[in-house]
Amino acid sequence: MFSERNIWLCNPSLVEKLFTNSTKTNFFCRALSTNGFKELGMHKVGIGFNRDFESWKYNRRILNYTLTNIKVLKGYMNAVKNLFVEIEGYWKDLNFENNEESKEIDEFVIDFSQWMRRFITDLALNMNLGDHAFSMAGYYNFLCKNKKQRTSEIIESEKFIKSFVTWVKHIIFMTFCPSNFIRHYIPPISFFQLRFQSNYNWLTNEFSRIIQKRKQEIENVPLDKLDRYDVLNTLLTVNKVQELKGNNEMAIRSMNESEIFGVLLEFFVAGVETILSLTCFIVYYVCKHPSVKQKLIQEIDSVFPTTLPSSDIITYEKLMNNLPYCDAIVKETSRLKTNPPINPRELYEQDEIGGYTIPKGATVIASVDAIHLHKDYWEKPTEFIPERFLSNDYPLSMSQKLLTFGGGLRGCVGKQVAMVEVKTILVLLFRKYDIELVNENMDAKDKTYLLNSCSQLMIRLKPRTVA
Ligand code: HEM
Repeated sequence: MFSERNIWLCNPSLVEKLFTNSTKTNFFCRALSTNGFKELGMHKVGIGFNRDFESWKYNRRILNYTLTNIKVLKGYMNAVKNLFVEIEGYWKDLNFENNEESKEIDEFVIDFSQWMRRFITDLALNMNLGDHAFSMAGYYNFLCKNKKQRTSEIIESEKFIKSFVTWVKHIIFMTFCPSNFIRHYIPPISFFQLRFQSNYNWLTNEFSRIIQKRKQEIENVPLDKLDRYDVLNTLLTVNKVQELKGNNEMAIRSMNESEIFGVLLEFFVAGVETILSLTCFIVYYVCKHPSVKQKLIQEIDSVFPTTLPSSDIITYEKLMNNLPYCDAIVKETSRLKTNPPINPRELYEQDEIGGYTIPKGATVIASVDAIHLHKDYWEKPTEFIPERFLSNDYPLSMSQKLLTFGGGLRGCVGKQVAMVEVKTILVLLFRKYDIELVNENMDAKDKTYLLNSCSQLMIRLKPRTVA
């Protein structure tokens, strides 16, 4: 079980072979527990776990279109703005509850990581399924001294989110326990298997219900009359999209229910913990470095003057094109806290790397963390210096050694979405509040099993004067 050969690559020029655009690559498949995924049929749906090239190609084409579609990206930005209004309402209420005599909010302390976990979860459900989610509402209720009655909507939403979290654990379970025999027949492991399987069945039924309902809602609506640009709507209407037809006038075939289910499930795995951790670590590093914070605020204020309300002034074009320092901060944080820290591929046919012959079936791991923190590729590699991304003065190009989103054929399909989400949150936050760490000497608590995730970040927010 633990006897397979692993080859670790810590040199950007060797890793390039894994991140190629060539469809002839021998490194197409991710090295993940094949048995567990096969059992669930996940090896031939979606894209992240998919091992079937033709099926992956079809899904990837649709997702490339969906997640770079300007209307969808603007949808993400607007959803962040709306959820920010909601989260501020909860912060305000909790603050009044704690300081009943004071009418004005002076400053308040929150565990940013816990709030962001709910924020990004609600955002993911909102944008992927077009449904309003209530995990922030549930957390607010949990923190309230005078507990309010939990509505059926909150209870339903919590059940759904809990089921997703169990699904992420299911994946980790399958990864660390690849043997079908052990998973099914050896107690107590087999009990976990039963629990995970029943959760998976429940989730499948819920998705089926949601997809069917939406299909009916949009069946007779022409594409240009759709008023919502979430991911589910886009996936359900791909057969009508002109751009996807290319030179071929034939309509692309519709996605079936299990294909949509596969894609949406993996979005939850790929797009929540990564964004949440990146946002928290950015806030942590920016607060730790007052001169960086000052420059960031200056840039944000100059692009989005505080005399105008954020709902009007924050536009997609300005957000993506006019914030070079903010971009540099995102890159520098993702270099220091890489997610995922490694990128494992399974070799399809015998190949050669760095002069060595590697046998078919071996696992080749790009140690992205090691490359991101190596002194041969970065000056003062462990220090937080966003300015390094504003200079072009490097012997090795940035795209060769900054591997945050992987690269080539299987590079991250949600890269643009990630940038829109993270930058919108940063702009809203730093435009409105002066933020400090509660304890300057404390590190952001992070735990690494598969990911660098931030489990606690206590910050103090003082409102700035903003329209
Ligand atoms: C800060 C946020 C994110 C980071 C750091 C990140 C990082 C990555 C990395 C390193 C890979 C593997 C690339 C490779 O093997 O070359 C990947 C793949 C992927 N990511 Fe992301 N990701 C992020 C956000 C997202 C979001 C928001 C989504 C979805 C909306 C997403 C969906 C995916 C999918 C589906 C794949 C598999 C692509 C394929 O196999 O073809 N990611 N991501």
